[in-house]
Amino acid sequence: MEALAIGSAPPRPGFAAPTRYSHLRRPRTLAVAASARRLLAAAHMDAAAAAGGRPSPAPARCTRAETEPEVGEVATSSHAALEAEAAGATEQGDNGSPVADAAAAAGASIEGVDGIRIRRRPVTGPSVHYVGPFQFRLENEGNTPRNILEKIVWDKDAEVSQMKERRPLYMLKGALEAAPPARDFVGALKASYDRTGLPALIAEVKKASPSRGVLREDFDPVQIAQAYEKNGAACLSVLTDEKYFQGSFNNLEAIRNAGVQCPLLCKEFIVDAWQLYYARSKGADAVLLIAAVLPDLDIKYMLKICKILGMSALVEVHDEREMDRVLGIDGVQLIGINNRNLETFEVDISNTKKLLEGERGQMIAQKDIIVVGESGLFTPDHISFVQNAGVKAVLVGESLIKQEDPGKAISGLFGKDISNTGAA
Ligand SMILES: O=P(O)(O)OC[C@@H](O)[C@@H](O)c1c[nH]c2ccccc12
Repeated sequence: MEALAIGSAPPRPGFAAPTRYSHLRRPRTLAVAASARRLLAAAHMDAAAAAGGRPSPAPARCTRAETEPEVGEVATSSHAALEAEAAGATEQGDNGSPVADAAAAAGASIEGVDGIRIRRRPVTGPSVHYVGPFQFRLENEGNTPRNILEKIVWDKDAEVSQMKERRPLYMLKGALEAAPPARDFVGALKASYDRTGLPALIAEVKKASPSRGVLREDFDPVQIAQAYEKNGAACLSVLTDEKYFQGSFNNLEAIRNAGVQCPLLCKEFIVDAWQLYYARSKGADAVLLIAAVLPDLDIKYMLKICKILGMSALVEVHDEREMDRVLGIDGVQLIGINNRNLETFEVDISNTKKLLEGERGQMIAQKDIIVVGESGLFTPDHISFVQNAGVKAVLVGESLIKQEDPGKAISGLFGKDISNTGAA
């Protein structure tokens, strides 16, 4: 296909050899990019059909080559797709998500795709409008978020469109090349589990949350990260969402630059592939992909990009249906079971057990997937409960961050010292 040759042409003599991110160069002409997009849209339709999914309702405006079965091939042959994405990054409506792109092109929402309940963006028009001579206030239900997750995702979508406009993909190339190499997130979890015999700890650097408000006033992210590392955390999770969690990419970058060795998870609401590149450019070693937000095709596509960037992906589920979807996706190494329902904020740690019972647990063992128990873990009993359910790692924020000394709180949570020096 002609379009697939763009960006993967052999290097000409006298030109620097292509780097890992050479596909992210500035587009030459928009016309070229537009024709690449048209061809790639067709490729996407094939991919959807080949993947056994529904073909997209309409050709996507900017989709990617998804026909390649092997990631190694994607790394080269999807250069055109990425270049097209770079070129189209400033265009409205290109949201870096195969499914949402296609849905947007058809004027549809992704609600219902793969059983997803949340609507990824408002349907039409303003959320409130006024009618008649007396200006009656009318709420437009299609534009009123039904729960907090939907609200966060709508805001994130708008935020990312703006960020992409300011820094289209090709502009991230320099930062990507300058970023320290990605660390092995999954390897660090395995090593910690083997060393301690207890679930590996992903300790979360989290100032606030929509459900719990401000968790810690005196919040020094670097100091907290160093304390977590010193006291035995295998990996760290850093909230980067500003609006709802008071996090930031500066925190992520500062922790990486302060010499912390633990691999870092960028805790963000990913709705667009652009965010993966941005996270990596800020030093992330892993990202969170939430199954309640992303249809299967998006997860598959994003997993490929993560692999190209050397990052791990923690794919988060909350119920059986999401777990079954994720178990059907090849290449998932890490599944997080969130004990908190992001639509209602209810926390129930028995959710971890429920989702690991029976065949699901067997399949996870067969596939050598590491399960992370997430949220609501406060005591050694909670840790043993989720360990007995089958998790090999836990993600903990509140119960550590609220303590006067979040580092020392780790031995309280596990009932013993799990640091390198303390653990047997
Ligand atoms: O503070 P807790 O209850 O220990 O939870 C940590 C972590 O699981 C939680 O912050 C989390 C899990 N999944 C998320 C998705 C988005 C934002 C936050 C989260």
